[in-house]
Amino acid sequence: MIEYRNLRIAVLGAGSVGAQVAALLLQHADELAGRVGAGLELVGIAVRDLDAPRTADIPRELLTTDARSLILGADIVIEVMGGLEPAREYLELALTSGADVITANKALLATHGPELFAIAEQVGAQLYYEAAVGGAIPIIRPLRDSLAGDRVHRILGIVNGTTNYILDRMDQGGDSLEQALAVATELGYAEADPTADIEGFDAAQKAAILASLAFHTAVPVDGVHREGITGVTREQVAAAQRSGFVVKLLAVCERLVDPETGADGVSARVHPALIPTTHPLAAVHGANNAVFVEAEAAGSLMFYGAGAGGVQTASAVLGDLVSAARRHVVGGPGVAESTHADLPILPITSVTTRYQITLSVLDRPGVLAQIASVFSEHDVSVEAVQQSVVDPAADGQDGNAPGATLVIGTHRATEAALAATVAALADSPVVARVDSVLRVEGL
Ligand SMILES: NC(=O)C1=CN([C@@H]2O[C@H](COP(=O)(O)OP(=O)(O)OC[C@H]3O[C@@H](n4cnc5c(N)ncnc54)[C@H](O)[C@@H]3O)[C@@H](O)[C@H]2O)C=CC1
Ligand SMILES: N[C@@H](CC=O)C(=O)O
Ligand code: NA
Repeated sequence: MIEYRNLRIAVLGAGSVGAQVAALLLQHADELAGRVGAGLELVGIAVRDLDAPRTADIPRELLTTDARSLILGADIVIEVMGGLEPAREYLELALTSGADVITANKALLATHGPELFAIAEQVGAQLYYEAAVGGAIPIIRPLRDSLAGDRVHRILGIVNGTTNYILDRMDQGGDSLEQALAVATELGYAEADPTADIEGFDAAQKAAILASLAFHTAVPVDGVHREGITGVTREQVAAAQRSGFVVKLLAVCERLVDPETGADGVSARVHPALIPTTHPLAAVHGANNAVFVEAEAAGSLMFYGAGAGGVQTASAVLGDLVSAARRHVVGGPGVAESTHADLPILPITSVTTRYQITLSVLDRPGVLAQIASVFSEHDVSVEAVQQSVVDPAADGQDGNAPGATLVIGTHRATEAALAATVAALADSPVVARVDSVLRVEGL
């Protein structure tokens, strides 16, 4: 039996996610009230334009352009408008006026998270953000709660639906990057500015959030090494396929030993990477996301599902709403963020991984030996070499024309050693071109 008063819920933003949150909240109000032990009353939805088209049916009388008044009258504020300002200001206003806050805004958390968490802790409020990473996939709560008794060593994540959709289309020999991006935008996966997706900013924000939770350390977004997918070519994707790999935009968060000090540190990076087709992450298609977690006691875990999309993301927002509302009913302060470990954030040069390097070389005797010596001079150990003659007509006729392609796989090496090797290869008289350098993960 419900005895607690109705809780007043305000939604900020009625775009892809917000319109679905409002519609589901209205549609399932009774069921959600049963789970919470109190009614959840949607008191208003802040929008910029009262007449803009919506992706779901929401009563016009709930729309308002006065976000501040709406916030001041709410018990729980759901922010799904995106951007840094006024989202930050609104959430600060909500927290300081005694409301709990739910947000899907990873850009905001990765930039202003520490100050917002500090305010939440000070006032005893909750700040929930399950939708901010992996959309519908439960990953924030598993890292924060379920794995809080374990020691996470590494996270490999496909955390951006738009780029996974694009790379998947390229892998299947389909659309160009531009065509696939247009479809991802139409389907509501892409950010308002899709540069955030294709240049890896969105994935870097999510990597910062995941690394902070996994390693109990505040990892700022500018501590995340970032490379997007605009340099990935159809040729690279096709070549990866031929050698048993797929290209994915990966977020890699690791606990490492600092080579300088020997002390523990953490690293977070986002870049295109080769993954063997046998790895579970290789089977993540379309706009789906997956987060592969390696923990000391639990071993390997994979969290998989819809990483983007309005209605799917609304599921995570409503899950947070039920949790926040339950605490209102039972009372007590919110759970604070744990950053007690405070590990140093290591630069990309401290990372070790494997690489696949593709070179166009002269096809004449002694070339392979010269290239091998460049690797050994820089302490990078070669694991495998594949050679193909690209222009048999050039063979033996013009010793200076690029006549062969070499695909070289390395054992683990540091980024610093790899960068020096690639620079030396580019300068070598027997190398016509460095065609591609990709990191290999998941082996
Ligand atoms: N679309 C998706 O698949 C996912 C989105 N997110 C995050 O959810 C948030 C919302 O994303 P979408 O719904 O896709 O964006 P959207 O661009 O479709 O919707 C945002 C809405 O908020 C409104 N808005 C912006 N500033 C406002 C203001 N000052 N006052 C009132 N309304 C304002 C906009 O007019 C727009 O209608 C973003 O932070 C995004 O990163 C998170 C996971 C998945
Ligand atoms: N633009 C994002 C939306 C979800 O966070 C993506 O494509 O993953
Ligand atoms: Na999630």
